[in-house]
Order: sequence, then structure tokens, then C-alpha cells
Amino acid sequence: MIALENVTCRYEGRDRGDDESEADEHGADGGGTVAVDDVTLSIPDGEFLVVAGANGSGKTTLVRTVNGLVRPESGTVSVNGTPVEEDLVAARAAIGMVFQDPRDQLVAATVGGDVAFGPENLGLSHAEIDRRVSAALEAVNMAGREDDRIATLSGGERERVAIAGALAMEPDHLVCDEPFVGLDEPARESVLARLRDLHAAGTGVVVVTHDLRDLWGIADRVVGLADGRVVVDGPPDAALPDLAGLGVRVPEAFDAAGDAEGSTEP
Ligand SMILES: Nc1ncnc2c1ncn2[C@@H]1O[C@H](COP(=O)(O)OP(=O)(O)OP(=O)(O)O)[C@@H](O)[C@H]1O
Repeated sequence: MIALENVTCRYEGRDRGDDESEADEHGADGGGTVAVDDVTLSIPDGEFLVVAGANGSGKTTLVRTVNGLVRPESGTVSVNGTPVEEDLVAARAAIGMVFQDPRDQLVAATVGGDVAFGPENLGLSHAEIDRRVSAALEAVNMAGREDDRIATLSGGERERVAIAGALAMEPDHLVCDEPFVGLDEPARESVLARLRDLHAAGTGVVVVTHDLRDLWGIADRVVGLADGRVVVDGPPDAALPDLAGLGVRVPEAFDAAGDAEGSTEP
């Protein structure tokens, strides 16, 4: 279980594109940008949660608090009952994170080397590392590709290697930040199928996105953010009316008789 309680995150300095008055409005002491504003949220084990919102609404900042990559200014983030800052290693073992651009996290020359990187740092035996690498590659439909060079992979394959690297840590939750950006249709479908399978096998999945179309039939719950605050929280169908105007894309069938108001993203 991931639990955020009254979490507020602020970046020092001026926001990209904010004017002075808006920055003042956001910050109690007038400094910086409040990216996450007093968020309280629980994410149970096994849940498929979509965190949706327009660019700049605070999605990335919010999910980065759960493994200590961003430290809140106030409030508490706990993983399995322990505050993240008290046990960063436990939080990072429990939550696998796949960043927006998988190139940011692929560290080795080969697929096998990359997926083994995390388990190696846990000091596991060779046999256990090999087992985890095989299982993680199988879970992303890349079984037996250990010796492939990262440089030769497509964007979708890199995304799946990044997911495998996170899975090799055997996390309770997998957090993917905009996993479909830049992928062509077959790659999108492949990543989506992997996320669906993982969820079916019991792993919690959190997907950050401004495009809910592919996730509609899969997500248990949608949390919508605007200006760092939770403004929508519920199952997709119940959340739908409140998602309009947040700048997120919903499936066309739900896009109110051709009303494109809620579909401002390209
Ligand atoms: N490193 C940073 N320094 C200063 N301000 C930042 C920084 N990172 C994010 N921000 C600001 O914090 C707010 C929330 O940004 P965040 O990236 O969390 O939102 P997001 O919803 O994930 O957006 P995107 O979809 O564009 O990634 C925005 O106003 C953004 O400009």
C-alpha cells in the first residue's frame, strides 16, 4: 500500500511560464512553484491506477515522491506503512519506476546486463539474478533476448526493457510515467498488453498519462490532477464527467457527442 497524506511539493525558482503573481499565489512564502498541493491518496496493492492531468498538473512530481526521487515540502509518503524517508531502500524495492524517457534509465550495453543491474545491486546470488532476469524478460515478451544490444532496439523494445528492469526488482507496484509517448501502434499495444498481464498477475500498476484512451477498459481507478490538486478520483466511468476540461483524452465513444473540449492534447 502506498499512502500520501497532505503532501505538498514545491520547486524553488520560477515555474516555466508562470508569471510572478501566479507564483505568489501558489506559495505561502511567495517562493517557487507548488507542483503538488496538499494531496492525500491511498493506492492499495494490486490496483491499476491512472494518474491523469494536463501538462504541468503535477503528475510526475506526485509519483516521484513515492520512491523518494522528490521529497515533499510537507506531508508524509508511506510505503507498506513506513515513511519513504525512513527507509528509501525498502520504498525503492517495493516500487518499480519507469521514467518518461526509457533512455534515462537504460544503463548497460545489452538487454540482459540492463535488466540484471538492479538485482545485482541487491547482492543476490547469480542463480537468483538469472532467474529474475529470465522472468522479467518473459513478462515483457522478450524472453531469450539477453544478448541483444540496447542500441539496436526499437523505442517500444526499449520501453519494455525498462519495464523488465523494474520488474526484476519484484516490486509490489510498477509506476510508468507516460509509457506510450513516442511509440507506434504495435509498440503501444505490446506495452499495454504487458501492463494488463502484470495487473492480472497481481502487481499494482500506476500509469501517468494525459491520454486515457487505451487504459479505459483496464484501469480500476482514475485520479485527475489540476494545479497539483486531486480534482477527480474514482472508477473511469464515474470519473468521466469530471475529466472534461482537465486536458486529458478519453475514448471517442465517451467524448460527449463529438465534443472535443476534453481533448486538448494533440
Ligand atoms: N525541476 C523543476 N523545477 C522547477 N519547476 C518544476 C520542475 N519540475 C516541474 N516543475 C513545475 O512543477 C509543475 C508540475 O510539473 P510536473 O512535471 O510534475 O507536471 P506533469 O503533470 O507531470 O507535467 P508533464 O506532463 O509536462 O510532465 C509545473 O508547473 C512544472 O513547470
